[in-house]
Amino acid sequence: MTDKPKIPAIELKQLRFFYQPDSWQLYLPGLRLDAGEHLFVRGASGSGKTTLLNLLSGIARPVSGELYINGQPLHQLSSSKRDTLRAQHIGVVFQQLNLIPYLSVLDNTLLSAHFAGKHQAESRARARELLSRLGLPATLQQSRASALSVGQQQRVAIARALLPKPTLLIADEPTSALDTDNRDAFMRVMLAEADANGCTVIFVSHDQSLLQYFHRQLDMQKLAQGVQPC
Ligand SMILES: Nc1ncnc2c1ncn2[C@@H]1O[C@H](COP(=O)(O)OP(=O)(O)OP(=O)(O)O)[C@@H](O)[C@H]1O
Repeated sequence: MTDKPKIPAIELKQLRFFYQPDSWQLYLPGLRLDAGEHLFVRGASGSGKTTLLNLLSGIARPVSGELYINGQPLHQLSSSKRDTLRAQHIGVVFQQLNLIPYLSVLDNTLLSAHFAGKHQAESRARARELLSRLGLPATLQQSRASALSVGQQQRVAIARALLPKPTLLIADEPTSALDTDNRDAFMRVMLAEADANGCTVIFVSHDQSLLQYFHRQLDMQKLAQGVQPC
């Protein structure tokens, strides 16, 4: 008996994207990542890291080529189907964090579970626990998001992304405002959660010291030449 071939967490083929036809273009010959892998993405400013994350999370749609997430053809899905796939399977931490300023830390965290259709009471207990592990104690969990420092907001954003146990976690410079201790705690919680749930991680950062936490690394300029992560 032969084993069934494993479905990659991410597979892209001859992917092309531009914002306007006559401006900057991204062309990626190919990339394949197995489920549970943790990938560190680096590259010069403007090389297309955020654009790649927007494509992988279905926020942007390729102009041509193929893009599969857990075997689902993202390039063929409508905008609303991509939104559903993202809500149910993909955790995203944007550079801008996108917290709702007038909601509490806890309610901001719970939003992802709400959109993923998860049970609210269980999610609330898990959200409190995740926030505590990230160094945001119970008193702070009731504060409005607008009252937090950027570093505290980054920790809320990762808690929100992890809460529904996504199969893919995508994070764009999520530790840029953290001091060393909080940054290390952030990395430990994020990767322990990812490992516990078999979650694939794509993490963009300019901070080379974080490379030690990842299985593989990827340079955007090299990826555009067809070189695979190492
Ligand atoms: N909404 C947009 N409309 C038009 N061009 C854009 C848009 N967003 C990004 N670009 C352009 O696309 C290119 C890639 O940008 P992107 O943000 O993906 O790079 P990056 O590698 O993430 O950069 P950084 O490290 O500075 O965050 C840049 O030339 C940028 O000017």
